[in-house]
Amino acid sequence: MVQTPYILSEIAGKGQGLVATRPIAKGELVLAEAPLFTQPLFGSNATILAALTNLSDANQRLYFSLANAWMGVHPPPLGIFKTNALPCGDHDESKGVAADTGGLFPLGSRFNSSCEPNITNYWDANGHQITFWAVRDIAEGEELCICYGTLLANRAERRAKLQSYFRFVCNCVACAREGAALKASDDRRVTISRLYDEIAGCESKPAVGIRKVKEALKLLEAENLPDSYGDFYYDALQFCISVADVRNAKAWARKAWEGYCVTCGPNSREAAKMKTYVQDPRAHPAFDLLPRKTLVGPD
Ligand SMILES: C[S@@+](CC[C@H](N)C(=O)[O-])C[C@H]1O[C@@H](n2cnc3c(N)ncnc32)[C@H](O)[C@@H]1O
Repeated sequence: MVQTPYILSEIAGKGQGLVATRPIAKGELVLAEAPLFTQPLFGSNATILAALTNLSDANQRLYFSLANAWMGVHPPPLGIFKTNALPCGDHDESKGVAADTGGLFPLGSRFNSSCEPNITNYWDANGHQITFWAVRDIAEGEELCICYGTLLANRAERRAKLQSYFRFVCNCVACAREGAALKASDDRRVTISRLYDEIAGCESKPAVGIRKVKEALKLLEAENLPDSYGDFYYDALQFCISVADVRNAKAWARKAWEGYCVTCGPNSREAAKMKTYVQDPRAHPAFDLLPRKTLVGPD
């Protein structure tokens, strides 16, 4: 029998949460779970009630046992949905990508939030299930946390968002920093966010773009945020592709593939796409669009 690598426990100041019961290796699938139901992320109490009537009594009880951060503000069905819904689709607040559907999960909705998360949540559309992946090695006894909000913002902005959507003041390892350590962390995150925007505008300046990717990767490493690597590696891959630098494109494609295997799983469409470019960067529609040039590969 496969043993689940976590246990549901009381976590000081956070209600319940999931804690590792053994060491979990980077890239391991921690949990795959089907939703109790899905709804538009901004569903109403009426639509949620309608969905609840289709659930078994046991699942209705399970639904009403989940946390409710909106007690006294919204009716319980809506309050529980707002507190616990996870995106079922591409979603990354740091990059302005928002899923329009949310799902409620018996265990998945119990993960608390951290701005230095050790797992990611990825919606597996083919399997109609949510999957959670370890983005770094996790020790026995560590709490397993996803990120509910945005990673690439300073603490004040991150906390404000979490407070307005989930009604708690985040005091994760990143938010608990003070003084010079907090300032350095804030600066790094704001810089990565700026670099992300600038990289998007470097289509015709691939050498500049790849330099910015490398700068962002160093800052992500310093912030212990490996879950964003895949996207930056993919940007670097596209710069190399545009100037027909096949050798470096393959090296970046391999990094992007490894990154997406860790954050989305080896069977994800993201990982599958990168695999095609590892084999043949020429398959990319932007191949050889700019004057040929040799750029740089990953460190
Ligand atoms: C989706 S639920 C998570 C599971 C919940 N702790 C429980 O007991 O079922 C979201 C709620 O958990 C709490 N929470 C999550 N992350 C937290 C954190 N970093 N600090 C404090 N509370 C947190 C907040 O009350 C939030 O509204």
